[in-house]
Amino acid sequence: MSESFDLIVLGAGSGGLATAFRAAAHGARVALLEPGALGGTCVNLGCVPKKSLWFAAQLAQDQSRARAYGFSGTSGDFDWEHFRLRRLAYIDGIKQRYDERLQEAGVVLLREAGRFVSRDTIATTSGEELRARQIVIATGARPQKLDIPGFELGLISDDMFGLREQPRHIAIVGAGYIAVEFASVLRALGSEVTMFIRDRLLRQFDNEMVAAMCEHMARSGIHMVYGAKAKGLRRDGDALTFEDEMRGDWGPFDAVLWALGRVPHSDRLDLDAAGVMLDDKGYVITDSWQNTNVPGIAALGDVTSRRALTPVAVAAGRHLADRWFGGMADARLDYDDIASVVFSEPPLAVVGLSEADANTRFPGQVRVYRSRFTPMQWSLAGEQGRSLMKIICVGEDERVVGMHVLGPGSDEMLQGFAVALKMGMRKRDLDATVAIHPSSAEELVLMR
Ligand SMILES: Cc1cc2nc3c(=O)[nH]c(=O)nc-3n(C[C@H](O)[C@H](O)[C@H](O)COP(=O)(O)OP(=O)(O)OC[C@H]3O[C@@H](n4cnc5c(N)ncnc54)[C@H](O)[C@@H]3O)c2cc1C
Ligand SMILES: NC(=O)c1ccc[n+]([C@@H]2O[C@H](COP(=O)([O-])OP(=O)(O)OC[C@H]3O[C@@H](n4cnc5c(N)ncnc54)[C@H](O)[C@@H]3O)[C@@H](O)[C@H]2O)c1
Repeated sequence: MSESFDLIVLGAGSGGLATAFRAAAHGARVALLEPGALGGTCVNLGCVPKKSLWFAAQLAQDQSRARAYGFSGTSGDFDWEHFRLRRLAYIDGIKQRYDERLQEAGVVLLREAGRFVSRDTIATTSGEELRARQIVIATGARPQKLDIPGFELGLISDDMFGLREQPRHIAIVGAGYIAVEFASVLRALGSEVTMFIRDRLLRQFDNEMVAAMCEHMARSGIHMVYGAKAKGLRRDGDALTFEDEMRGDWGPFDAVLWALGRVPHSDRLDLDAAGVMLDDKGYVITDSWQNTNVPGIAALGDVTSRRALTPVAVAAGRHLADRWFGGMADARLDYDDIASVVFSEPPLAVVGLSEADANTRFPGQVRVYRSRFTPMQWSLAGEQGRSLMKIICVGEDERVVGMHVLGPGSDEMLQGFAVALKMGMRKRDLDATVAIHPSSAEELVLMR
């Protein structure tokens, strides 16, 4: 006999946990299946360990800035392994709290993978069967691999967090969020970094912002090779050679990171047994309410083709649980104008449209404001780098449809502006706001 629940959630990552907690708070009896670590990618192999390294990179930069300010003494070397253990202890604490909270909420946690037997029945790895009228697929994604010789000699992003030593000279293949973040952080911590970029950096981002980001990366000493096409990877002793189809061999490197995007975890779920449809890349097809084509089965987070960000998975899960179990018939996530930050050095924060996208959507109606300046804390240290801020407005009344900030503090700066943008802010609202001085953020209300 199979055990019955109101809701079965596959995956205890950002999206699955949020769905399970919210549904349980509404009184649903929930089973949550997770074969790996609680918290999924974000907590274990994504945002949290990545941001930890970014904080370390900030400290490394602050140490050299401190000398320019007049602090005496030499800065200490970075103990990579010490910090890995400290990070793990922090992450263990998060997972322990999740475990406790799930128990308190009465969610039944099964530390196993699930697969569909029919549209309302899930089988666990150990052969147990669970039934529910409603099922959520929140199984996330994994790093993309290439079928080329020697691929396995390189690392994927998951491996980066388990390294016992900091790479001395790393090649990073790819040019998305993950490639740029690791390149920046490792460079700030002292590694030599060479990036192999197929076409352009951060292709979803505003061209001008990306060009400014490239300037910072080049100035920091990151070597960028454009037009690269990976042919293979070769090991000679400790040295790795990256074989580029276009320009031959590059190296030696002591590590190579493949950062080529991610593929959805939809292939081991026996979705055919339930009739759930996938798109040609393997993402579960959903409508804007997270519904799949099968009534009672929803999907959210990285296993769908929406923005692959933790707060997106979390918000989608909460709205879905509110609708299914909280009586909120209209609850659903609005996918427009979602802010995000590339945790590079300096960070790049974005909400809304790029200039190019705005021109496509609103031809002839776009007005762009921009500000380029050297932030005070850099200037004081004699550094030349400049921040770039852009505000994209449309129409006679200059509705703000995009805000872009590259510079120190941008990671914390844009959240509040994202609220205002979503509320329909006009440029005149920024003009009517008195600046906080002296700050970098004040530029956003002072642009003419
Ligand atoms: C290096 C890196 C850095 C990132 N940094 C950021 C950042 O700074 N900010 C941000 O917003 N986003 C960031 N992301 C993206 C973010 O981590 C993801 O968008 C988010 O984790 C997606 O959540 P999810 O619940 O969809 O999937 P996941 O968190 O991946 O969780 C899916 C879970 O499902 C489990 N699972 C798989 N198959 C089954 C099965 N058959 N049965 C049961 N369970 C199963 C998996 O073990 C996993 O735990 C980063 C990602 C990476 C890789
Ligand atoms: N700070 C954040 O919020 C953050 C950080 C990391 C990841 N993420 C999320 O995770 C997602 C995945 O990140 P990602 O960096 O893996 O993917 P991505 O889609 O951002 O970038 C993938 C990169 O790989 C390149 N690429 C793909 N195939 C290639 C090939 N054969 N040869 C050379 N280059 C190739 C692409 O050109 C692109 O530059 C992101 O889209 C983002 O949503 C967010």
